[in-house]
Amino acid sequence: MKFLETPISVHATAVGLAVLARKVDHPMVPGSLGVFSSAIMAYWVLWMGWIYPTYVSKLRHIPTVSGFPLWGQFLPIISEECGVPQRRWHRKHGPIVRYYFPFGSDRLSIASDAGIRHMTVKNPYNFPKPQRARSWMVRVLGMGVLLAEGAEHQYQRKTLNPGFSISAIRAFTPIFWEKALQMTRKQAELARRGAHGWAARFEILSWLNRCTLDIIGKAGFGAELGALMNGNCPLVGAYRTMFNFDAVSHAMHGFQAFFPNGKYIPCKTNRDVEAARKIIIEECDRILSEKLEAAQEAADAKDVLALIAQENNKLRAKGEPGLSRETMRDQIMTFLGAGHDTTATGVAWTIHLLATHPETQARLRAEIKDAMPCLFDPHWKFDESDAESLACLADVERLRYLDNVCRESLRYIPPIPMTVRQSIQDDVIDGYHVPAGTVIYLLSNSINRLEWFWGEDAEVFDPERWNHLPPTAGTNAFMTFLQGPRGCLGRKFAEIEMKVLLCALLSRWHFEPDAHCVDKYGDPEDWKTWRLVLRPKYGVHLVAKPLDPEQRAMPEPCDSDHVFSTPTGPPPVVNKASEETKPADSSLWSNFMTRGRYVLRGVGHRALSTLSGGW
Ligand code: HEM
Repeated sequence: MKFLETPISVHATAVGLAVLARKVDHPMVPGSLGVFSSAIMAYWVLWMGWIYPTYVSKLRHIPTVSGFPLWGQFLPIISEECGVPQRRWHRKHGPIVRYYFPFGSDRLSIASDAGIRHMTVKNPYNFPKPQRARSWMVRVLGMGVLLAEGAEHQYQRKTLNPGFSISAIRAFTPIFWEKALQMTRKQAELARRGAHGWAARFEILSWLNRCTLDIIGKAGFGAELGALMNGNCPLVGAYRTMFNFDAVSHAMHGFQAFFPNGKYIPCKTNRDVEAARKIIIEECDRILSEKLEAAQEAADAKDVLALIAQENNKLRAKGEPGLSRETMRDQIMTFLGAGHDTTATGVAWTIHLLATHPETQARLRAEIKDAMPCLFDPHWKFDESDAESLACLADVERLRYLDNVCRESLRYIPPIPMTVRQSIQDDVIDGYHVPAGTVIYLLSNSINRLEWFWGEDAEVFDPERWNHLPPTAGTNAFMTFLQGPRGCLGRKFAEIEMKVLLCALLSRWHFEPDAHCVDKYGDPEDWKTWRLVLRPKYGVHLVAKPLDPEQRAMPEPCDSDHVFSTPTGPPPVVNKASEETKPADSSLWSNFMTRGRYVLRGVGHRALSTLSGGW
């Protein structure tokens, strides 16, 4: 594409060079075809690697990361965690940075208060998602509000807004509790059935994925998805396939990001993705068939499906054809996809941080116990229709320390580490002219840890900071949910859901990192893998110790030997809701790989995951 932007004079020079080369008659000079192609190649390298980025690009006045533009900063981008290289470049070059993708293509990263506000609040519709990003996302998320643009987006957002008001979300809170407590009960049940009554080993992310899927199913569409109760739930498997981390899938998705028709290549990955997509679509269709009629009649209901149904009714009353079945189904797909994995990942990272900061965990548990003692009573049972139950659990939003912990965890490891945009008209950001077509990143995983917003300790996990924020830590310093009309519609929903899940988990278990898994895989924080969501590649493996009444009366069990019997071998894995507790395989613990091999695997893996992100 850049070739076409090249001034005619430069093309003329190249052709002239090539023609001249053909005229040279010397034994040292190879055949004319070779000379011709070498000249074109030399010209191309010169143009892409030097002339265009240095003298022609309209972005050349923006502080630029040094490097050879032909391959640009591709290596750090593909080999490091998403957002980390840009964080480093911002520290060196300031809040607006230009860097190169391969073949001299410019990219911008914005991390200034004014620049972020301009892109997210003042002129958001000039910065839609690029087509390349959309074409991958649409397969998982459907063409719903997340991918709509311009007037269509404004319309959809207006229709859906009532479902995410504070009052609507409060009405969903009993569903959050019901599912969260169902999860902890099921975990405890499986742990009890294991040989080691004292503790269980959890991979917590897979539990949370099931639980949040059930929550969005019931709160969003009044549908029981059964993900917690059925470990072989096809929907869970379908999302797992969609976000598959294996190397072949990543390579394939990476290829398709550049060549969308690659999805038609008849190979296993494509067949698996298509099968998974079919399952997701069928589930959304099932929800529509079973629930739409009831939703159309429930005039006061505020769940997503009811709002879509009401809009449909309104359009029909005006004599218009109404929303197509496909439009409604895609909206369900959007909320199922956007509304479960993000929160599950956020809670999994929080639990990981609490496990590695035991004093924070103890303090948080004490606060929860103080406000909701019922949760710690083994005889207490949650009953959604019982006012006493609800009163006991009414305090989740008033817990200050819980609020601090959630915010800090979401700042420190944002589940969605970045968003990408492409300008459709010329614009000015931070005083720099930005031409139409410029690809711009807003990287929450950079912005959330920059010193000019958060102070010198920006890289430290510290829930206390939320009690004395510097004045610079304003709205645009926290990009986890983005901002403005394209900011997360489900933010309040996610925040309350996250708090409820943490209360339920912390009132049942004391969490510690699973040392055996840390030996095998390393620290989950070293294995953040990005594919829409920034996940721990191997999950978050924990040793979970139950808080029974006697033990609860004692000081927090920071040192396991004080309170629980010392393990003699690896405790059982309680991984899937459907699985019986399995004794752990001791060979699992053999540390058969050297650290060096992990690192190499990490570089290769991140390279593929960056490509497959779609932009
Ligand atoms: C911790 C959990 C969550 C995080 C970190 C998060 C983050 C985000 C971010 C960064 C965006 C903007 C994406 C972009 O434009 O590139 C977004 C959009 C969105 N989110 Fe969330 N989200 C979370 C939970 C949820 C939940 C639970 C729901 C639904 C119940 C939801 C629904 C949506 C929707 C519908 C959009 C599209 C908004 C629009 O474009 O107008 N999110 N979210």
